[in-house]
Amino acid sequence: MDTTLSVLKDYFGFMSFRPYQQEVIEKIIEKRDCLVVMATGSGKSLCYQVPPLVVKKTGIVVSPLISLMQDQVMALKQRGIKAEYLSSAQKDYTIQGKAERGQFDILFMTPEKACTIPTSFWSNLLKEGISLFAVDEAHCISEWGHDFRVEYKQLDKLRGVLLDVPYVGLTATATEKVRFDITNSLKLNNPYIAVGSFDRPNLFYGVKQFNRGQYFIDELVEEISKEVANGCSTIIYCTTIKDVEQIYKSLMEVGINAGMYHGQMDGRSREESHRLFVRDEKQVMVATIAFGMGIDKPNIRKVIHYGCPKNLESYYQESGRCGRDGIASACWLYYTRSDFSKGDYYAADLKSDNQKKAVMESLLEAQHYCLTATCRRKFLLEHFGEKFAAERCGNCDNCTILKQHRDMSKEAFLLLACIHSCKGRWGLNMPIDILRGSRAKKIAEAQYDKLPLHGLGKAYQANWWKALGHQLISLGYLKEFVSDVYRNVSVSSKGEQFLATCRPDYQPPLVLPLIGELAEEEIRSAEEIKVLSASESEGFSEAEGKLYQMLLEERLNLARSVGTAPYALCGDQTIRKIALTRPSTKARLANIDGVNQHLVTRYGDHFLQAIRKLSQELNLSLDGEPVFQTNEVRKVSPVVTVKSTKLSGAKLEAWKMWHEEGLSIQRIANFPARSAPIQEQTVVQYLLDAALEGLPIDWTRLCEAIGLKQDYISAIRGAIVKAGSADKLKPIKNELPEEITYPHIKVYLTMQTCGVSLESIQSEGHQSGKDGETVNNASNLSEPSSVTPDSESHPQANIATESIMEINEVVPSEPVNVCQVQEFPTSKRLKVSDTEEVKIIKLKATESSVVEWLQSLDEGATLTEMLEHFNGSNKDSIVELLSCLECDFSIYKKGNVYKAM
Ligand SMILES: Nc1ncnc2c1ncn2[C@@H]1O[C@H](COP(=O)(O)OP(=O)(O)OP(=O)(O)O)[C@@H](O)[C@H]1O
Repeated sequence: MDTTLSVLKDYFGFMSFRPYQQEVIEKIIEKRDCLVVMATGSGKSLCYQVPPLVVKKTGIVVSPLISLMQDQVMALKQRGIKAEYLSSAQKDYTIQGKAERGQFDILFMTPEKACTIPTSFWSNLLKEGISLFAVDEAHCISEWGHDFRVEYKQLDKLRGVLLDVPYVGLTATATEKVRFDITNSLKLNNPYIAVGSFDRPNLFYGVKQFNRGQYFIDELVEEISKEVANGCSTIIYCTTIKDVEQIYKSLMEVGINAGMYHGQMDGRSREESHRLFVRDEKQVMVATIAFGMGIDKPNIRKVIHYGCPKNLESYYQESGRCGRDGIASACWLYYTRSDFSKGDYYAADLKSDNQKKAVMESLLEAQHYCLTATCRRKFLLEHFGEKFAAERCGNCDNCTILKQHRDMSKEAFLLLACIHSCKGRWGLNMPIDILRGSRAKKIAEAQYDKLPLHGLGKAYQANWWKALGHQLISLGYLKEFVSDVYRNVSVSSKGEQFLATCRPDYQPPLVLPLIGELAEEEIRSAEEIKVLSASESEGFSEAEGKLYQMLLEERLNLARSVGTAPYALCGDQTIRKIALTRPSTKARLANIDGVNQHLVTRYGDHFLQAIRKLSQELNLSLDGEPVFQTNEVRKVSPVVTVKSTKLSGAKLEAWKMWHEEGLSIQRIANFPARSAPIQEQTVVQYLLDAALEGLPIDWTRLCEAIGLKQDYISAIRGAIVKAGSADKLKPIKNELPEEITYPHIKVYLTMQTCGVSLESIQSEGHQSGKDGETVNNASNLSEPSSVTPDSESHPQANIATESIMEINEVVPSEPVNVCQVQEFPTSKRLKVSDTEEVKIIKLKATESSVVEWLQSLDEGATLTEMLEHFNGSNKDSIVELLSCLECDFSIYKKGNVYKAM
């Protein structure tokens, strides 16, 4: 097995890398400089944690905060990694000497320390070897970043000392300017640049308007109580210390064990508060944004912003602290309208008008985020310059909460016309005052009281009109912009077009969702957003849910007794998998994603005992089969009720994401809650299997998604004729050009099998008529009857087999049908049966013969294949041997296939 992968499993317990991790690790090992720009919680740390363990030389990591370094060192030690830190807070004076002698795998340093430590330290350590010099939170180097640290600027000095050591800059700040600054300031030499997506699909985004006061705080406290009862960690970010204190007090009054963190607390109390929160001793943290960068706790389930943040950059960073372990989590932003007028206050200390304008514009963007009626994820990602193809993400309040709608054409006409009359010289207040019939001095002076629109909008409150104005801004009918330091609104070209179609007695319909003050009442459907509690989201039975809670408690107690944070032992996700599978042996425990070797050796017996005892109490059997589940919160608005289907969990899940939630194939494949992304082809296969099970599929959309064009269809038809049958895919594929892929052929053939009504596709109205366009004229799909395969000889048998093989690679729970696999004419698993001649010799299974044999098989082997191959040993001895080898991490089991590490 690849060394990087075995380090990943041995030390971190994970089976596969997340996107970009492996590439970056490989480049670092090749000594290439790297720049890693990936979202908060996407797994950047692993990029610098793995190489030192592979090349067995110290990795230096510069990190801006002592608390952050301490947490990282604590977690790494729990993985059996020799980690330490050097800073003014380090009280063990022997560390520097040990570090110099290369005794640590990973050594953290503050930038100050890195720049001031004597050069002899570096030259001594260089003799032992340095695998990398990583600068974490590298945006601190840039004055454009939101956390500029002047000491970071001096790190380039070390370049002349650390010759031949790869430099790695890591940040979650996306802007070009910051990236450019990092590359320049660290003098990165032809760096390998990895820029990941900033989408965090497991995070739900929601916004609520509130009115400041005890009444709302009581509501908030009630909500937090529910979270606490579910064992969830929450951060509440406030804009003022006064709010922090008020909310903290209210939480404490109802007996919630909360922590508090703000700039006026002394350093010690802040540290203690941080420590207790990270160690799950306090479940809620009420804080100002001073509680910042160093929060490395993976299992925060909710981040609430009590007040609109200054800008979306900070909001993304702060809200991004939740759900770092990939489990469904929620980010709620509560705003009051007065938050939006704080621009002057934020800009008060700034000298130049440009800086003031920048602050106002940033706040305006945050305001637009609060008031948008469209998908919040799309809004956020597009703010960071990332394209989000879908219109709806299915995981924010605007995509999930059903809102009342009403035709607002008349009111929109009045407001747009009034703003038009004001010629974009004012903000929203002036036209609203005109509509409401104000006779204020400035209105009279400008003779706005003479306008025919004056007083026509008296029926609604000013705030109602503001809410409408903001909707029209978010829908592009109005433009809001900062002129000098004032916000003005004007009618956009889309608004002009609307106005052009209106007459005083007629306006074309403009149906808008009733949000904020527009809403008389919001209907929340019974199936609206649910940030599922841990047990719900994993599809636990009641008893399994209880077991999960008990195991969390068990982990907390164990962490307390060894003086570490529970997450440092293993993540919540791993505890979930344990609760679902209830392993009875160390080998099975080791096989769970997220369980590392250190955990098995040090605490394996403890965990197994607890699992056995608690499962018995709850009447749960041991060694259950895990069911693939995703944890992402999503819209629950079933279009089709799937009562009974033979589809496996993974396939049904994929179909639901596609059919009910409108997610793209790529998004389904890379769903973060998976232990590893699956191939897009596999997703297509799942959808085809769903279609064959009778579930509805939008064929036009599927053809578009995979690029199945009309000319491809003709080519496939021709190829089938040439191949003489549609029984096997390979001969068909051989007749086709490269760009026509197996999924194209499979989709075409499945449509045939399903007897898809060609007219139904046509009537969906996607017809484009352009040559070579994606297929949309279903009549082109008609197949000469001679080549339509009957159900028995149809290549679906092969398709299904192929999909089984793919599932086997990615979904451990999917049973592998060995017979089918062996029938399939590919080289993959056939290696197993290719070796059949060995059967004449009686082969004995020994530790080395099993490992060697498995090493020679890319696709591993099942127990049956093992018994067949090692025909000189009996089943019991082979099973026992496999269990020992699993325990030693020499081999591992995925689904029912054994593979060499
Ligand atoms: N390959 C993997 N498989 C499963 N979990 C992983 C993998 N890589 C990282 N993780 C987990 O993801 C979580 C976040 O990782 P990490 O702390 O490295 O994020 P980050 O990108 O450094 O975030 P930040 O910018 O906030 O520091 C951690 O709990 C980590 O254990």
